[in-house]
Amino acid sequence: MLEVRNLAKCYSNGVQALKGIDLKISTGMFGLLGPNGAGKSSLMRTLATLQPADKGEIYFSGNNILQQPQLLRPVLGYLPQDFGVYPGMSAFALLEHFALLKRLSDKKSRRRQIETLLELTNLTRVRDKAVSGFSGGMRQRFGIAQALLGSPKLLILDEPTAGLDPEERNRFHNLLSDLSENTVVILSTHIVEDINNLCPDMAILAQGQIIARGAPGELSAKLNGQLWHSLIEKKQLKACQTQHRVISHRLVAGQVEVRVLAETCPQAGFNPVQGELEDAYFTLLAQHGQQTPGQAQSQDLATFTPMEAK
Ligand SMILES: Nc1ncnc2c1ncn2[C@@H]1O[C@H](COP(=O)(O)OP(=O)(O)OP(=O)(O)O)[C@@H](O)[C@H]1O
Repeated sequence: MLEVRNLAKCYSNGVQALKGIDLKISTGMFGLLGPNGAGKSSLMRTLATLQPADKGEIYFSGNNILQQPQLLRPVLGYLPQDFGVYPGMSAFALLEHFALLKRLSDKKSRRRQIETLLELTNLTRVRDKAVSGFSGGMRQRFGIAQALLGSPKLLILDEPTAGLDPEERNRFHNLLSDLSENTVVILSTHIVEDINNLCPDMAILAQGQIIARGAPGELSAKLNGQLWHSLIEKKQLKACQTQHRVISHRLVAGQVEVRVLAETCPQAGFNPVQGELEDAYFTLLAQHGQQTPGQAQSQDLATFTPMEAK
């Protein structure tokens, strides 16, 4: 339903944010994962027809939407990373304002829809309060409600769970999975877990290019047989990084769990481990010259002797 062909975008300061993006996305949840500055928001804004591209084409349901943005806008829902609100306007009044902009002209059904969305985003209690006084999480939920106005066919969500507490995040995930049955939902984030839990299809973006595409399980399965882990002391980390391809490391009960990429067991004390999406993500970023958590240096130069992995 959505097709992006050779999309390129260079800003006036010379930053080439998108370098020839090709993507075909059908109904359902599609995850876009990438580090800071990868070009995710640039792609989202261009898809939402808020900025022109230098090159390439975007088709939605067969319409060329860079040439005819008016064909997309009535069926588009967009949650940007940051959005402003009119000071003093209540959640209900502001949603009504946006609904009118989306040409929801029938007053009764418009108000019914707003009430449903306030309920779905848990904002009914504060419907008459000014959005400008909302907490970060409440504001984000308001943003989600406005994006869902008019039952969009293309829903573009840039970092939608930023600032949501675990309960609200969970509520939002359930809402999304219900919606995505007949909508193209593009979810941009750097939270790997969100994509893993929600998206049957995804792409990884780095330095303005798609570096991987597929189901999360397919991407992580590529690491099977090549991923090893061990628990080591903190002071051994730097030596381990020097000797092995460390994909990531994290503290576990005061020790460091290291994950290493190697064709065969890198050293006694390492055990094979099944690849997860996060491992695939860090591996791909490292292969494309990006800094990954596995390369973050420890200060200690002690010799590396891994302990028995649990
Ligand atoms: N309006 C702009 N003018 C100039 N440069 C920009 C503009 N917007 C983005 N950039 C640059 O384009 C590149 C891609 O930025 P973009 O915001 O699209 O990345 P992102 O993947 O969304 O990052 P983040 O996860 O940090 O939000 C960055 O180098 C950024 O500095």
